[in-house]
Amino acid sequence: MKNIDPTTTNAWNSLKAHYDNLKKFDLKEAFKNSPDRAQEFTIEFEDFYVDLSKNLITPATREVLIDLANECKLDEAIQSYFDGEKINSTEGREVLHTALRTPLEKADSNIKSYVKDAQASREKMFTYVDQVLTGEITAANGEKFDTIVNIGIGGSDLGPVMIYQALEAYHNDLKLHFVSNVEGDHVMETLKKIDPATTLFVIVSKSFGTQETLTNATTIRNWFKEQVNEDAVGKHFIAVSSNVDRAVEFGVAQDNIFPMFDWVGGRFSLWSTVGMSVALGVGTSNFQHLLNGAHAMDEHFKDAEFRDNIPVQLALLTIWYNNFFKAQSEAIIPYTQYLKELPAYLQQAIMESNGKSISRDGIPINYETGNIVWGEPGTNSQHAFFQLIHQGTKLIPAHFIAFAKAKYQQPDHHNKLIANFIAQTEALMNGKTREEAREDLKESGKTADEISKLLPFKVFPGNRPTTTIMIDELTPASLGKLVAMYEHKIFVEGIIWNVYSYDQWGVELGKKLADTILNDIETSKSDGHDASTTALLNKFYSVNR
Ligand SMILES: O=P(O)(O)OC[C@H]1O[C@](O)(CO)[C@@H](O)[C@@H]1O
Repeated sequence: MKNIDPTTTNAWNSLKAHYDNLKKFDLKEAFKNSPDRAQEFTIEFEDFYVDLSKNLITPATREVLIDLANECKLDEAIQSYFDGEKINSTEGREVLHTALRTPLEKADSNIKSYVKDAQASREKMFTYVDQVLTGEITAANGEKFDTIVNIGIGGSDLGPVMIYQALEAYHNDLKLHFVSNVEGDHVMETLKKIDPATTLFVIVSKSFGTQETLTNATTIRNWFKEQVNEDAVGKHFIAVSSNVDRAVEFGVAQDNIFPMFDWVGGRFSLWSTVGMSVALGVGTSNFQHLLNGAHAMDEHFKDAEFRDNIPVQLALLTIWYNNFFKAQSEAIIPYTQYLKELPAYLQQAIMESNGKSISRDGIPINYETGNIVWGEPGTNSQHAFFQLIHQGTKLIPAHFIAFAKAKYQQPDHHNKLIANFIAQTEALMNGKTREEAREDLKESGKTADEISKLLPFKVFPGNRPTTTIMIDELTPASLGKLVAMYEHKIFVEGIIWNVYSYDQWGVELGKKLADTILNDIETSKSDGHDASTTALLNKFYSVNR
């Protein structure tokens, strides 16, 4: 993989010039002048319809962005990624979450051993899940498990939470809870809802060294011993980890440890045994469909020309807005409650990956990298933050995601939902001119005086870019494709920004800082810090005295 500063490429300079020329670009005009624009900028792949046409681009923009990808040797990088080269250089690891969903018969020779290991660990997980679901494996009292508590944080929580929520229509009878925060109140509120005698606890931690997870697992285990008994722990606590020794040390029976691999990053691990709780909650067949969908997107990403490649085009658009329009953020608006956890999941996946300011050559970067992502489902978000997207001073490119077919037959609801989904992208593009706003006010019976006072507030600038992703239906397979699409988008951005996307040293520092303060709190110490920190510690002591 070559380290190329993108700002030194010819394409970067061309994009700067192109951006200057495009300042007067008007989306509405672009559609009028080019009847094929919608078609020209839409990519269809299986059940995905990705409409890029409401973006601030011309065919020339796309060509120069592709030149940028070529000059940054994206094709070679994709090869290295799928070939299992150690592209996570600062940790000396491969980045092979794609191997978790590659069928063995399709695996190239250089990744065959990884795919075999992935298959073996998946088989162990599937066997266990099937046995729990059929009642072959039971709680210590011989009853079937009816509740699962997933104990993990970050990638060991956000992915499973998001997928489980997204697949609500596929849930079986098991009740799932997720405990992540180290907050004791969060733990206690969950324990209030469950019967320990029929609950299976899944401790998920790649490192088995994360403060939050180990604290929560210890508290829950102690509570369980009091509620049931010590001997039952072995049947009720299982672990997913790449650190088997630590899991054993914690007291999990060797047979109940489901290995994951250090060649899969935490935030990309939901496809592995980290998906244990999801597999329990939706069954192994749905879990397999999720993997199959992700694999289909892997193949698309690996094989499609950059011009027709969904993750590549999405990433190039992000770079276009981030680096040339100086847009700081990107909104993710799923028009479905099923995907309400998607923005939070993507915040970790995207911001932990590309929130970097040192290049792959180890020197500070002088251009913008990872953007901020945020969002909430529509239509709720229309009644919350859309005002800022429509009329604020910031440019917020937005992804609109919806499923054409609903899970239940409620056409009145679904028609309204989709009408809003489409209408918002149209409104963001068209805005409202002074003349249109004046006409509206006249029609509503306002006087000339009222019209002149209200008019400035009723004008919408429009020309706000959106990408529309319409998928036929939410299924485990289409969900797998959607998540893999974002994973590959992250990869492309990292390659072009010339950063290492697969480490997270900033988060590691945060963990150490908390340890120092914890030590102070445990010994009631407050000196040795800045005045603000000392005062905060003293305030905390005074309330808890
Ligand atoms: O699975 P683990 O090792 O407990 O780590 C949890 C999370 O902590 C991080 O290392 C940092 O937040 C994430 O990358 C990871 O997903």
